[in-house]
Amino acid sequence: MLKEWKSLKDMELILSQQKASRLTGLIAYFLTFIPEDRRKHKFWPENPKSFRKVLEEYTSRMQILTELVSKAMAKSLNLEADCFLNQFGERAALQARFNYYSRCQRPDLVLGLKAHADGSGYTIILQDDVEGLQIIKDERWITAPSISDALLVLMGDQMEIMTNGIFKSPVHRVLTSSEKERISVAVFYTPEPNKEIGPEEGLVNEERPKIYKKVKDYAGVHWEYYQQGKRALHVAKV
Ligand SMILES: O=C(O)CCC(=O)C(=O)O
Ligand SMILES: [Fe+2]
Repeated sequence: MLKEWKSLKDMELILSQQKASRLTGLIAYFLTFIPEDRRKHKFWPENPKSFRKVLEEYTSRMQILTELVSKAMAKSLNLEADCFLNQFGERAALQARFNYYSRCQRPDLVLGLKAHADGSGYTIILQDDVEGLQIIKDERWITAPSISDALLVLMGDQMEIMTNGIFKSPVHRVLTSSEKERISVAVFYTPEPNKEIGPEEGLVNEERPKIYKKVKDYAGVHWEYYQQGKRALHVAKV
């Protein structure tokens, strides 16, 4: 998938569409691929020829993966295996953001992607071998290792809500490099529109009261705040 994205991102069309964001050294390309009836095929690149086919394959693997990961997370918290999948709903979305960070002469001044938390349930990231993704922990930025062919699963705000704050949605950012360009594909797995999600009852007790309330269409609220460079999670706080 990274190979297809690499050969695509050189295309003049996309570069010109994205002039504004080139200032920050980032070119991003966003596609919804699940549910299938939400696909806007006219935006799906035709070149390289293999792009659509590889994206189809990547999609079906991501579907298998989200099922496995959602069940594994539930089991790790001693919950019913399907509980998160039920919250995500049958029409949960899978959306890909293809990121390209060009080389930058002043990495000390220019970020590839500003600090943010994802509004998804969780996000599955495929990176090339150039590091750059950083996650904040105890007020320090920690660089995520880039392991060839490994996928990185990053919690989004909605998993933090569903786990009543047990799994944290980390603030993260991407640095630029003066030596190497970097590419990544982030797949956002997000609960279906119009569906209420909230803390799993099994994770709420006297010692750990509910810290989040039920929310609906959180991704939209998150987007409003994101554009202003702010976090949105407080809107779900009890
Ligand atoms: O490029 C990356 O590794 C992370 C991208 C990211 O955080 C995002 O697209 O939300
Ligand atoms: Fe992100």
